[in-house]
Amino acid sequence: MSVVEFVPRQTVHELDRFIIGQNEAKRAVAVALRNRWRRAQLPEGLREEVVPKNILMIGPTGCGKTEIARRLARLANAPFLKVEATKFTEVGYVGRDVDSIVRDLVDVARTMLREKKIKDVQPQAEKATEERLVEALAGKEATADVRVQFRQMLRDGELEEKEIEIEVLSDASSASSGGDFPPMLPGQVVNLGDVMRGAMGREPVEKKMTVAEAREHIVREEADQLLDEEALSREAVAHTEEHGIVFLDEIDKVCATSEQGARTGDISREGVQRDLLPLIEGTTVTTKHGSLKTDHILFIASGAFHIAKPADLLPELQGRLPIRVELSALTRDDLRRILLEPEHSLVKQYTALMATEGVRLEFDETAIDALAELGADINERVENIGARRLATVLERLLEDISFTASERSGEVVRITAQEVHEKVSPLMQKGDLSRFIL
Ligand SMILES: Nc1ncnc2c1ncn2[C@@H]1O[C@H](COP(=O)(O)OP(=O)(O)OP(=O)(O)O)[C@@H](O)[C@H]1O
Repeated sequence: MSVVEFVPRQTVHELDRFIIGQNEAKRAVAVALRNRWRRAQLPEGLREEVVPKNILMIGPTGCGKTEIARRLARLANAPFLKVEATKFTEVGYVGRDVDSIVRDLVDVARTMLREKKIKDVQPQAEKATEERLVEALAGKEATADVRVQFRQMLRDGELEEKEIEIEVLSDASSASSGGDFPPMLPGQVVNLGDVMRGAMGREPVEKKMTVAEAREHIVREEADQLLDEEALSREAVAHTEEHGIVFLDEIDKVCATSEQGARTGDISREGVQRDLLPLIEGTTVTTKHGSLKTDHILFIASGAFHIAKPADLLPELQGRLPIRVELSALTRDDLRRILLEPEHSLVKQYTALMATEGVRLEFDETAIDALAELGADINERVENIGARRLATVLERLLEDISFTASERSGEVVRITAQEVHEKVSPLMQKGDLSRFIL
């Protein structure tokens, strides 16, 4: 899969389209991305020696940590996975479960590659589909003339509702997701040939359906047949090894601070760090698509570090997360900009949604100011959940309009500061209740 090769300044510029502020973090991920390209330019021996400079993002919840990592991955066409480190402290957890991170990541890569390949073979699949539809409509014995006529009618969309009997493979949809396979046991070896036969060994069945439905089925089937599943698996592994990005959230929650450790004797959290370590240091994990080396996967760990400090992480883990960036809590002005500036900001999303109903939603500048002010205020008084607060506040504000928009086509609805105060402020006065509704 082609990978976009941005220089750091371009990466930051692209991230600026979606994320307000947090410059230091943007610069760090931009450099990490460029380092991958730099490494690829090196002679082979040296290339293997260069390990990724993994990043530790420190900042309160909802301030853009995940968003930066996710956008970076999307920008770079890199397979991306977000995992909460605390997931591995749950009851029933066994050490090797952390390998599932890599298995899930390679699944993401395979799905990405598959979608891309499906698009590539689409024209070929559509052509073959047309032939099969013509045959189903005209019959096997039809003359060339008759076939031409049917083909024309098909292309003109005149036969979409016509029912035909057609042979399709049973349950084509499960094959496109690669099928469902039980989780692997450590050390288990999977024969790829068996896997593919399992996915492909579907029975042909005669089914009656409209031309439109049949087309959907057949295109998928034809596209499936044009894909080389084994090559796809190999490519997914290679793509993950070179370009995978794992976002490890809540890493601070698997630190036992020295006080806590002494008090609770909590070794399970430290155990999670020990289990994660080989993945970050570089190990080989068996996946259903083949063995995968984790040495060059980029890990971005993140946490608020309110109680535990980065120095409470295992020293080996600290060493593997050499780049530290702090993200700042969002101010009132940040919230205002977040409402307005990002390419798909919440205000733009709501406006577009209402436009589908023919309602024109307009926000006064003072309304935006009031929303940001309220958001910052509630964050301070109730709990700081960062930009996520804007979603709850806006939802409250626009609840009525959302409900009635379908009956108000043609109207222009103007949102003013006064309305913001009327609809949202009273909820703030409700003491503890505001925790549940805002
Ligand atoms: N600086 C920002 N600019 C634009 N949008 C932001 C910013 N910070 C947060 N958001 C928005 O707020 C939501 C939550 O942000 P995000 O998922 O990045 O939080 P986080 O910092 O990773 O927190 P957590 O550690 O709790 O996951 C996202 O929808 C994101 O788009």
